[in-house]
Amino acid sequence: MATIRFDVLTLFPDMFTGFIQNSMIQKAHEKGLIETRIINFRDYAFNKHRTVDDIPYGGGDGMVLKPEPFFEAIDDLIDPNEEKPPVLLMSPQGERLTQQKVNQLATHSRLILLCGHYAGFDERIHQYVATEEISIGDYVLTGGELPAMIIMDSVSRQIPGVLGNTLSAQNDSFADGLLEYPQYTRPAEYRGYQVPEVLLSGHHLRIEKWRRQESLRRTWERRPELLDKVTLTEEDRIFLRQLEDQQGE
Ligand SMILES: Nc1nonc1C(=O)N[C@@H]1CC[C@H](O)C1
Repeated sequence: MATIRFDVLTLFPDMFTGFIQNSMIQKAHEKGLIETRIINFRDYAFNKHRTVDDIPYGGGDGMVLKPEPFFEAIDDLIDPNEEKPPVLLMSPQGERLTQQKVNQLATHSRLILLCGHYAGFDERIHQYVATEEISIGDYVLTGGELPAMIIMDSVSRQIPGVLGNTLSAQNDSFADGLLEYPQYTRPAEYRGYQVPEVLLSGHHLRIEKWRRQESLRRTWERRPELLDKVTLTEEDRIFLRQLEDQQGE
């Protein structure tokens, strides 16, 4: 029994082949931790020419995705006697995807993802098929497939056992609300560029302190607004005040 199943409705199933065959997702499949079903919603367009889009009522540019294929597909995918799983519509108008949202999505056993194209979806799909809308950012893409893969990738990382070292998901950027500390690996010196001494010291408490301070520094420098949402210790506050004082000098 997979821990989570992704059902994806798309016009371009082949876009997902390479993604699903990448290292992490494929291994998670093999371990039975995740399951994916990539469905072409054109298979649910039962009109004569199997059309899935049409011109917008009221005129205007672009084509709009018709409601029928999505309603038919969802009827086929969801047992009316079962609790309806989240049906996520990928759209720039949606809730911005954050790590917190990813973590919440990862608690479900099944997610259905709707990938649009063209000018978007008939409003009735938003209203009566989707349970929520997700945006991966304030820019417009040609389709919802990449946003769907971003959701599948980021949610899969949160499934226990998917990442080789479960700790790394906890230490990720945003895991504690801060940006991740700088990472180094061998060699200790390369072209005169040294790895910070503390990381070579084997002194775990000092390393932990250095990493926390570097997370705070990086967040303060690059995404200060995140600091308002983070639980800070008194030691954190003292360090941040030192950064402020140094900046003022
Ligand atoms: N940004 C985004 N976050 O999620 N989805 C998008 C996005 O641009 N979608 C496109 C809009 C028209 C077409 O339907 C696909």
